[in-house]
Amino acid sequence: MEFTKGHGTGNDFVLLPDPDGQLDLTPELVAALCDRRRGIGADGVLRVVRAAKHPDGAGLAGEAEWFMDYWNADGSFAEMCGNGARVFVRYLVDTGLATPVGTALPVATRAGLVRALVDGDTVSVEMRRPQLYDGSTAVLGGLTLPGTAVDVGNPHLVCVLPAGVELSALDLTTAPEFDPAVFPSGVNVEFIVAGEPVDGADEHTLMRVYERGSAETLSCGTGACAVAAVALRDIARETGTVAVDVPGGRVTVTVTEDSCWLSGPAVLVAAGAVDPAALSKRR
Ligand SMILES: N[C@@H](CCC[C@H](N)C(=O)O)C(=O)O
Repeated sequence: MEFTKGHGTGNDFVLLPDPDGQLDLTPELVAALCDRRRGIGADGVLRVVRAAKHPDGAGLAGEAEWFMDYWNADGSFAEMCGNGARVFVRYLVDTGLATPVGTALPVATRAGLVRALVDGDTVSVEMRRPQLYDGSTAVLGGLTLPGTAVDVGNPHLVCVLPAGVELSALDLTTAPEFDPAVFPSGVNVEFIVAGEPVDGADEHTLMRVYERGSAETLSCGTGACAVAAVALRDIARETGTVAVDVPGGRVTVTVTEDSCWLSGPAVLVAAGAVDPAALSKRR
């Protein structure tokens, strides 16, 4: 089975080319591929499949040729992955499966159509505008942290750290607790503090994230979009640009009246072949 490995600000993915949807991709195989000791290692899997050839993409086949079939490292599905979409587009362009011709390239996802622009090393994707909901809380290391629920196609809880709590001191080796009545399908939890002013951005935020289905990652694109919407709300703005620093680098988020652009580097680093039978003998 052929694969390519890529990442966006350290949020890493195994890409599986499967244009005609013939791969028998199971949660077990995804988890085995993402295993960092016994497999290739990644935060998630991106199956590259024609929209018309996947049941979840077929409805958008008239608008996009390709469907991003995203899976978390534990073998669960997610509706959307912002960095995944940026790496997916890098793959389409670098392998010649798609040609960016000035206008944005459409890609089908479980959260609907996204559009992408490629400019050198930078890949930007336009997603839906984050929707802010009520407050909820996360509990981490005995600390109860208030946060804001945000829908970016997938669910997020953004918690601003109180004074005296260091972002770097958080122990994210275990999952934060959350209210299952608010997030019945689980949630990605972002922890944020304000950063120093950055040229060209209305706000600058530092973030760490514990992702549903993947644990702590070095970056989360949809998480950065959720964080940007909360940071703008907190300065009484509905739109604007936010620089979001994650452990793996920096992404830039521009929230407009009706959408949200996520920009940053996306790179392919390796390609090869993996034997699914060997992965199944993981003990
Ligand atoms: N890292 C991603 C988000 C991946 C999905 C998430 N773990 C979920 O279950 O919703 C991103 O860059 O957005």
